Amino acid sequence: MRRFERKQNIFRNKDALGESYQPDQIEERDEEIEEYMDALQPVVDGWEPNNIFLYGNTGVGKTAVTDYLLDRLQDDVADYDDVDLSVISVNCKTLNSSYQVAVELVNKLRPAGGEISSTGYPQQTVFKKLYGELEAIGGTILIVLDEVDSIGDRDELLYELPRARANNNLDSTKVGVIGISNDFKFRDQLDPRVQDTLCERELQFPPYDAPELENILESRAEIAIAEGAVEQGVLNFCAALAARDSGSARQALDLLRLAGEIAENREADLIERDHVEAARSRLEQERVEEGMRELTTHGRLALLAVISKAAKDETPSRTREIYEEYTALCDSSGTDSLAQRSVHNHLSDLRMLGILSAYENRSGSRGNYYSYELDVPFTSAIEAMSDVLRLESEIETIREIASMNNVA
Ligand SMILES: Nc1ncnc2c1ncn2[C@@H]1O[C@H](COP(=O)(O)OP(=O)(O)OP(=O)(O)O)[C@@H](O)[C@H]1O
Repeated sequence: MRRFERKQNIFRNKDALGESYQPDQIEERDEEIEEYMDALQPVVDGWEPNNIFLYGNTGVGKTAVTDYLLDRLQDDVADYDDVDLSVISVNCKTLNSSYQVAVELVNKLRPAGGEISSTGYPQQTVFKKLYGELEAIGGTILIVLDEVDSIGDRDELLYELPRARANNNLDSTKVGVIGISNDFKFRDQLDPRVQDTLCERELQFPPYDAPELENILESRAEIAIAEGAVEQGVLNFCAALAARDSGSARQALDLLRLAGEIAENREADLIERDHVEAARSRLEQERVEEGMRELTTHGRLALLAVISKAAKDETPSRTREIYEEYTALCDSSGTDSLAQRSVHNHLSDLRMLGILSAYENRSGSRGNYYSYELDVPFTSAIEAMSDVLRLESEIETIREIASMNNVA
């Protein structure tokens, strides 16, 4: 067995490309920062804070900009004796009601040992406890609710918190809520009264384009990667790939980090385009596998049917043709097949997951029909399939057909 040896020729500080790293500098968000600062101004002036709602796709800097600005705000208000600011942040991802979020807030504010249980109280009792804690802190309190859409339609807290002073639940404490979401539908689904208050100031974060992503990558690479360890054009390539797909800085950073790890494992002295290609296909495969883990056996078989069509170079393929392929796969795996309509639903789900793309075709008097093709590289899809489906010989045959047809 080989020994563990330190490898440090590629990375200087790999953590700076990781999720938990908080950048000292925010690139390419000057306009959003200006608007955000305006929305936070009442805090500095000693008035009641605005409630702010931030939305935009995943990885576009909503959390990074919020953390950065709230740190700044806390530093800057320290100059004013009459402003006493506290910030409480909660990620609501695993909390899917107002009740659970309120319990989490209470427990964050209470000293260790004083936490309350997450079940068993009437909702208003938990809200009262929360008001008690907020009142005990006093001053101005900003409550950041990241991934606030997880709260779903049980959104009473979002109605109550901003009105707590008006309703005499708080006396001296001034509370502002900052809600962050990447679910565009969430805002519209909110009770109109909640919309009015929570969305007092709305900030939208658009996806990044390629030059913006390249700047973000450059400033992060300076900290994370050893001098001279990135080949010319590599950052530009990572940025272009992420811009084309999602416009997410997270995706661009992940790509660079993984490319660096691959370069390191191959004992290369610098990160090259090939390493980025390999990183891209590995990340894509992970995304497909993640999507597939959620699928039922029939969802997987429906996907394998499309993969098989792709191997024959017959995609985009109509639902009826995919269905024939699917029933054949069911037969060989000894699984009872579903009706065509159910398979069609599975294909739509796969489209929602970004694994397939669909086209609607018009066919005159017979109405419209859909055809599907893979929206991920063939190799990623088949690799991921061989990890989750026990159909070795069928998968091997599909691989052979693909290689005969030069499908990759
Ligand atoms: N403008 C920027 N400058 C520097 N780093 C950035 C910028 N935007 C995003 N990042 C980095 O990209 C990663 C993802 O950003 P962030 O977590 O803020 O996205 P988000 O919009 O909150 O996404 P999600 O909705 O998935 O939580 C983080 O590592 C963050 O530091």
